[in-house]
Amino acid sequence: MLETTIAAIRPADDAAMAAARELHGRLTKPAGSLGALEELSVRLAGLAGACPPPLPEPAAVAIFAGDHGVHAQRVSPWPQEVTAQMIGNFLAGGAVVNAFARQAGASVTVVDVGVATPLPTEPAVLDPAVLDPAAPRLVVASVRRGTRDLTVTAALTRDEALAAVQTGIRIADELIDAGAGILLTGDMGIGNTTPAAVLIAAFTGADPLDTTGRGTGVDDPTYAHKVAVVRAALARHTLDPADPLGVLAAVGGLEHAALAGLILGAAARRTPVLLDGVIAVSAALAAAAFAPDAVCAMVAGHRSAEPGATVALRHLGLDPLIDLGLRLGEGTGALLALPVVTGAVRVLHEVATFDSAGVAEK
Ligand SMILES: O=C(O)c1ccc[n+]([C@@H]2O[C@H](COP(=O)([O-])O)[C@@H](O)[C@H]2O)c1
Ligand SMILES: Cc1cc2nc[nH]c2cc1C
Repeated sequence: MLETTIAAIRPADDAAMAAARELHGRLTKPAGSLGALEELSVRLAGLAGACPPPLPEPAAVAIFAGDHGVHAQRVSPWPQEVTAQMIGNFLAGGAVVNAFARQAGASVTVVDVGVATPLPTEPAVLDPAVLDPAAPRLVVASVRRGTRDLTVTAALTRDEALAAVQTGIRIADELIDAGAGILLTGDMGIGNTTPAAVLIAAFTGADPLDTTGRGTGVDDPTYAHKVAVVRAALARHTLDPADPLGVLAAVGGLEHAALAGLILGAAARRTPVLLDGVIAVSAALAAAAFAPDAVCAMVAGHRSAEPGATVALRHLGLDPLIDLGLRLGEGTGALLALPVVTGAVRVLHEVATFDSAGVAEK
C-alpha cells in the first residue's frame, strides 16, 4: 500500500495554478489584496487540478495517539496514563479539540496506534458514522503498546513503523471515501515532542537546541536534559534522511509514523491536509522524504511555539497561516486555521469579476 500510495503522488497542475492566478486578476479587489490567501488558493487549485478547486468541506480531524518508551528518561512532567485518559476526554467531547471541531463543523476520529495503558471502556456514542461532526469516533489500530526507549534501542522495527504508516494511509482513504474535502492532523502522546525534535534534527540537519522545545512545559533543568536526550538519540542511531521508514523506526513514534501515512494518503488523493503543530510537521518531513510532491497537499495551519516547528516549516517551504503561540496539539491549531483555508477557496467560487459586476478597473 505504501508503494502504490507514493507512486500516486503527482506534482501540482501548472495549468490549474495559472488559471487561478488569472482569475484572481479579474476579481473585484486590488491585485494581491488578499495576501497569502491568494497563493494558498493557487496552490489548492494546483493540487486539485481544477480552478476553482473544490471547497474544503467537510473537514475531518484525525487524532493519532501513542506512547513513548523515552518517557522513562523523564522528558515530560506528565504521567504516561494521560494519553489514554485524554482519549476518554476526546470521545466524551470534552477536550479543546472537540470545542474547536464543533465550532468548525468538523468530525473527530481518534486512532489508537500505540497507547501503552488501557483505553477508557466505552465511547460516548457506539459506532458513529465516519464523518459525524457530533460524535467522535474511536479506531483501534494499535501496533504495540508504546515505542521502545530510543536512547537505548530502535523505537520500532521497520515492520512496526510500516504498519503505523499504512494505518495513516488507510484512515486518509476511509475519510476521503466518506466524502471529506480536507483532512486535519491531530496527535496525542505524552512525551511525543522528544521524538518530534529528533525527527526534525534528523531530516533537516538542525542542531537539537533549535529543534527541542519545552513541550507541555518543562522547567530549565528538564529542558537541558531533554536536549541531551535528543543529542544522545542522534548519536545512538545512524539516520539516513533518504530512508524515512528507517528514521521513523529508529527514533519516531507510532503517531508520527501514522501521521506521515495520513499526509501521504491525502496527497495521493489530491486532498489538502492541514497540519497542526510540531508533531505534525515532524511527520510531514518524513512524508516529504517518501514523496517530495506530497508537499503540494500540505497547508501549515499554525506556527507552534515549539522551535522545531519553525525549523521544519522552513525546510518544507511552508508559511503557517496563524501564529498564536499555541502548543497544545490535538489538531487545535489546524482547526483554528480551517476558516482561512475555506475563505481562500471561497473567493475563487463566489467573488464577482470586474466585468460581471460592472466595476471599473484602474
Ligand atoms: O502541537 C504542538 O506543537 C505541541 C507542542 C507541545 C506539546 N504538545 C502536546 O503535548 C504532548 C507532548 O508534550 P510532552 O511535553 O509530553 O512531550 C502531546 O500530547 C502533544 O500533543 C503539542
Ligand atoms: C492535559 C493534556 C492535554 C493534552 N492535549 C494534547 N496534549 C496534551 C497533554 C496534556 C498534559
